[in-house]
Amino acid sequence: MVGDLAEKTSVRAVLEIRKAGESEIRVMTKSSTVDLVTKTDERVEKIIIGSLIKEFGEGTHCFIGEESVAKGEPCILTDKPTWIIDPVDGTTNFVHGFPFVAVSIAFAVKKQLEFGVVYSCLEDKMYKARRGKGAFCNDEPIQVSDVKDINKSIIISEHGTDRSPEKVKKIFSTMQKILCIPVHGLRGSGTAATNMCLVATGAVEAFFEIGIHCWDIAAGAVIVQEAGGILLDVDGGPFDLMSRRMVSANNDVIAKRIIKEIEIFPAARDDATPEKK
Ligand SMILES: O=P(O)(O)OC(CO)CO
Ligand SMILES: [Mg+2]
Repeated sequence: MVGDLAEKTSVRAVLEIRKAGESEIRVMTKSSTVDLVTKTDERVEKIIIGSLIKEFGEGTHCFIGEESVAKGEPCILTDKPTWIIDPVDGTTNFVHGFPFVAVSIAFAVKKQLEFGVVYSCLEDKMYKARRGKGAFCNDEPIQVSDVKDINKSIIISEHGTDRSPEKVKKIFSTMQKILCIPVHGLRGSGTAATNMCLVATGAVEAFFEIGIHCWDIAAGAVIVQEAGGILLDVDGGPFDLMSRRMVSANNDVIAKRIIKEIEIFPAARDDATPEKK
């Protein structure tokens, strides 16, 4: 029921995004001049939350949505049934016509992720997973790659929207070290949700990032795990959805090898109090 609804809602969101992409896109900025948002992000989030409220009634479920949080709504994951939504993951891609843009909708109960759907709009691929029930792309089962040799891997990382020189230096130093292991290649689609689905299908072995948000990765987290992959913190500890740090990989051999090279820098938690952000 919840899964069907998430799928139906994601289809509606995708149609809205595709339509908006055909006309001129008005771009605004959020935390910095490279942190972009559009009216489409805001409208699609309203559509998604509106249709879920219509189905479940006001006050029964909680919502953590990228654009609602940007407007000051709380970003706290409680035990209540909670939808975690990124209406347009890959807003910069959307603005530039770079063809990877995804809708990401996840559902958690008692802080446990139960269901995730990532709809890659322009590729027309709907990835979905329910805890314990496997992961699918357009209804076909998907599986992570079985590569254990880091020298035979492709790794994804992104560089985010914080361009402070010391952070950028650490990000590129990490990328350089991983590239020179050497791995077959480094990639990045510009959307965390799609990156995680690429891990889930076995197209790449791992995706890691510091600075992503819970709405970027919540749905992808269920999909990666149900496709047989693993999630860890960038220091090798347990994955924490609100920490803004994540390694997703096909197995722990690849994950741990990458973790050895990651230069960690601070990122305020999604659920930090405003004064700590
Ligand atoms: O395009 P968005 O939703 O800002 O997300 C970015 C990372 O924060 C790409 O995943
Ligand atoms: Mg996003």
